[in-house]
Amino acid sequence: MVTLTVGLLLLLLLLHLLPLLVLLFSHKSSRINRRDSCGGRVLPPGPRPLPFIGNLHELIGQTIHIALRRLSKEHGSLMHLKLGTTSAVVASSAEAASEILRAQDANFCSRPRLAAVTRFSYGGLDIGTSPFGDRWKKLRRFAGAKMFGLHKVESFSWIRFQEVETLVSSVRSASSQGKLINLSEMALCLFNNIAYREVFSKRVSAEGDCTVSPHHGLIKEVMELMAGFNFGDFFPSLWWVDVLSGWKAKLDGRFREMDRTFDKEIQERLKNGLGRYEDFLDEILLRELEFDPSLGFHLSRNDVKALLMDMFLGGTDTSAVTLEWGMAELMRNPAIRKKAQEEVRRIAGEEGRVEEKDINQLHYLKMVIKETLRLHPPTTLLAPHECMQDTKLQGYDVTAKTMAIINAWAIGRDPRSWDRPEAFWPERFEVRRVDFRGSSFELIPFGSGRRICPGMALGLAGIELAFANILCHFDWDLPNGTTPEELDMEERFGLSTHRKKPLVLVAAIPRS
Ligand code: HEM
Repeated sequence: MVTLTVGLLLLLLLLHLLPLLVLLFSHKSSRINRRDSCGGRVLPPGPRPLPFIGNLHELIGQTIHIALRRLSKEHGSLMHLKLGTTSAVVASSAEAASEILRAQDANFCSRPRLAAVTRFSYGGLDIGTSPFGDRWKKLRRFAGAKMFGLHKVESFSWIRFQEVETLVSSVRSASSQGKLINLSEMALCLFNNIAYREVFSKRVSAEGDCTVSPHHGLIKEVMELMAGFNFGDFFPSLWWVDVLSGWKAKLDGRFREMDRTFDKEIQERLKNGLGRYEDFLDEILLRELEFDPSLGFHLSRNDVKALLMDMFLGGTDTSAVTLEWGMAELMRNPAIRKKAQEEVRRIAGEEGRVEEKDINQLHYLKMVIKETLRLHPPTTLLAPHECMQDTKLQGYDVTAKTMAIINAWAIGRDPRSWDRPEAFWPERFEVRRVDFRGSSFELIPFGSGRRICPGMALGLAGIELAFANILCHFDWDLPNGTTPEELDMEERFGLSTHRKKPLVLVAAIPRS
């Protein structure tokens, strides 16, 4: 207790001294190459770290990808930061990202162990947070075959079709009652139901409804906890501050809630009998009961739940955020909206709706989605990578265990790579054949290299179908006389970056 109190006092003292330390050191912050504390190594340039907290004061309380871009403008597109006791390199240009994710991918394809993601992944047992190694490779290959592969994506097409129909009928019903449409809520509800059906063969919402997801609060808080700051990650000796501050209790509470959700589904499935649904839950529970030589190891119950967490979180929020930002950009750009809508309605023809077989004809809509992912990559900083062995990046020394942060958001807006980088301008892709599948480093919303998102095709299939149909079925407008220029585009940071304010719109059913 005494140690706790002394520690707390020290911390309070330090926080009080912080403004003074910032004053003393910040004016000296310059673009210099620095030597690390062992003296020998030359680190990439970066702001001068303060004693104890390093550069954390430059980030805390700010939208981190924006703060990192500001720093990179001063210190360079490969920058070194000290975050408490953790060393990090930050890539803010296509060139720097390519160096980490292509040239040195084999060395940077592990993950740091951060408290919140470790908790939610049952100790790093899932695909997304597993360190690089044989186990991760086997899990990724297995999930590729059972969930992400192209034949699986196609086999889920009837689920996407039905869920998008439900979304359209929910919008129609609200619109005919004169209600405003909270598209942010509905998008989350749509992708939550799609992911749930793909994994558990059941919806989360009431039959025929796609308004509010019952998991909304849980998903939001888990994503915020995973991206937020806690002391233990950056000052291991101050782990107890996370206990005193209530952060740990909140983490445990949300973890238990998520765990209960999975337990309930697992128990129900075991009671009803395995093998009837042939969905992802069946596939992984069978591998808990029986050894599968192609997987190469028995799944434990925690392995099963960690994989459920990947599908539950990975597949929902990222897709919802893309639809949310895409529609927000179209509301700010009525001419682009009109052009996209005309294309969609022309392809829909007499059937009055877009089906997956039509999607490849929607060239303009695909450019709209690409432009959305350029300006609003859902996970602005990808997922953190970790360097496995001492190496050199662009001639600078980087030591093992350094965290690599790729600012995909800043790269997508980098004027060295893009004309009119802040403008929403889908036509840029008519001449610029840049793709987002991991080989053009100017555009990496799904990452690149060994850790590239395995759910890309699955996510895109749902986004394209939903986007096409909401444009096809409704004429959209901003409420209460808001003009396109007045639409608030502020971001709320989380593992996926949502709009700060939900996107609330008027949907009118066009007269035929
Ligand atoms: C618009 C949709 C999506 C976006 C923008 C997106 C983006 C990303 C990004 C940026 C990463 C990290 C890449 C890196 O570390 O360099 C990632 C990893 C991952 N994503 Fe996605 N994702 C999407 C959809 C999905 C879907 C639908 C699923 C599953 C149902 C999924 C599952 C995963 C998994 C399991 C990983 C971890 C991969 C690994 O560490 O090996 N994602 N995603």
